[in-house]
Amino acid sequence: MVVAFHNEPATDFTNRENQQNFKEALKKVKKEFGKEIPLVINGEKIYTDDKYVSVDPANHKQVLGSISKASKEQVDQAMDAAKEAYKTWRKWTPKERAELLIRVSAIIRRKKDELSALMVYEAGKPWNEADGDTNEGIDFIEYYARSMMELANGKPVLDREGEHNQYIYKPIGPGVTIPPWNFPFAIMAGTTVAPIIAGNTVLLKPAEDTPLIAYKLIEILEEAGLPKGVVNFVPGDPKEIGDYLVDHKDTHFVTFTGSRATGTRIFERAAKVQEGQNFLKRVIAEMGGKDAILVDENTDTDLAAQSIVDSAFGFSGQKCSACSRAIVHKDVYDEVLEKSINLTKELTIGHTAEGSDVYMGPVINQKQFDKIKNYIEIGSKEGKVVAGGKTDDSIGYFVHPTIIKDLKSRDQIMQEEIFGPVVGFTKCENFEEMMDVANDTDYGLTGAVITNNREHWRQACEDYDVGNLYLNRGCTSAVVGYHPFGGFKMSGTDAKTGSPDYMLNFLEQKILSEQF
Ligand SMILES: NC(=O)c1ccc[n+]([C@@H]2O[C@H](COP(=O)([O-])OP(=O)(O)OC[C@H]3O[C@@H](n4cnc5c(N)ncnc54)[C@H](O)[C@@H]3O)[C@@H](O)[C@H]2O)c1
Ligand SMILES: N[C@@H](CCC=O)C(=O)O
Repeated sequence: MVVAFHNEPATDFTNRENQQNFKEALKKVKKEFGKEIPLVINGEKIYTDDKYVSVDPANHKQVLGSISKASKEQVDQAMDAAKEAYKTWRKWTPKERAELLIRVSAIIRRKKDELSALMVYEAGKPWNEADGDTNEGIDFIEYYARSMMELANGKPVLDREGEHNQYIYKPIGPGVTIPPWNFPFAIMAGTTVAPIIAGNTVLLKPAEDTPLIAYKLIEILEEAGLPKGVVNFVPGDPKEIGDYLVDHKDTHFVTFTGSRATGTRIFERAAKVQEGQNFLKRVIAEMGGKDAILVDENTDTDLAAQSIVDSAFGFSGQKCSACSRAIVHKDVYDEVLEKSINLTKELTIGHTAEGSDVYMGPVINQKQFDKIKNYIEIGSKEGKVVAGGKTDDSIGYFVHPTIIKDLKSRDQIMQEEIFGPVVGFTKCENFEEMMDVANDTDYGLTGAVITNNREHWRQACEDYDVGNLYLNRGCTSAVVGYHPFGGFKMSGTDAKTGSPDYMLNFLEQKILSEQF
């Protein structure tokens, strides 16, 4: 029997035993540094000569593992394995597939600390964020398994005299999963497992910065007894195999999460029908954000400042949902800004392995570090840096939480996704102007409104063009099953992860109409 869905609880790190367990997990992970990670094609582990290394972003001289790189020929072999496995996997009943994946989530739960500890090293996640990442991965799997069981018999359609009709769901075929590094377990696992619960097979190309945690999922899938070839693991350089995976004539769907530049490229390439391809590819492209918190006059300025700081600097602002714009009414602008600066000055930054009290770790890599540093320089010309602004990449890629004030909506800092711990403040005359500024971006992912004015909340519900809109809280931390996640405009295809409709992205609908 499968019990009702409930979210995986967060680990309480104020509890000494939980603290101790996590420290042990960090030690265990450390012992595995230097491990070699293979490709996995049809269940076979393949170690290639061509490799790259994964490093600790808080200590970039520390190599965590060396990773085999798939060539185009190996992508072809993986696709052949996925096609072959599809022939039998699609015939498992939805219930059989779902039950196997619930076993997968049970194994993940037992290894939770170890998986989270690996993300502390490989992604620079603070303990609570790493724990949340693993928990969300479990939630996605448990939620999608139940969704698929609900769809197992299709949906009712009408019968008429002498005619019986069935409306059923069937899988699509082999496809490709391309996840980002910022939720290296949750998004990677969710976007790999949803298509396979639906009966498809997958080639998983992990993000370059976080292949070790992705390989942990591969090991767990094997341990749970997933048939060979259902998920094939093809890490590699996206410049060498990215287009090839997307363009492949046998790729039926691409589930991508990442930047706007890559997402739009994939969307365009997948639209082209290749020689030998007799179907249209489906693309899920969940991309970036330029998310805002709007602060009205006559409101709780403590709540406003706390929401802005949490949403801007949690996991160093490296969330597509992160607050990168604070749009504040002129009557409370100075007060909210001052409170936000004071809260920001209290944040601790360092190697997150050192303890659960380190609020912020490094940013992910040199490229991101340089990019964020450059944006801070631009911001110091467009507005004024009033908190943070310091950067140091001598040991790890550290960027201090940074607030830039007095920006205009069209400033670069207020238009482009920075994907780091930087938030810009802008002052508005009234709520109408605040709404105009909020929508003055190509993106439409998350937003929040801090207000006591019900009319303003109603106006935001109607006019603020974002997929996830929140009242009197921050704009990050959607919970599976409660806040299905995905955005409008250039934030993507709004596939809404963790929603009752998500599985439909990986299914085709078929009608069986029988005359008596
Ligand atoms: N909307 C969402 O749900 C969501 C969630 C998380 C992250 N994001 C976005 O992700 C971005 C950060 O992630 P990133 O830096 O890893 O993004 P990215 O676009 O650089 O990379 C994402 C993935 O695409 C792969 N890739 C790169 N070039 C490719 C190509 N030509 N063909 C195929 N695959 C290719 C990468 O290897 C990686 O696995 C931010 O913009 C963030 O907002 C969005
Ligand atoms: N779902 C996450 C964001 C995922 C993207 O980075 C949130 O709601 O904060």
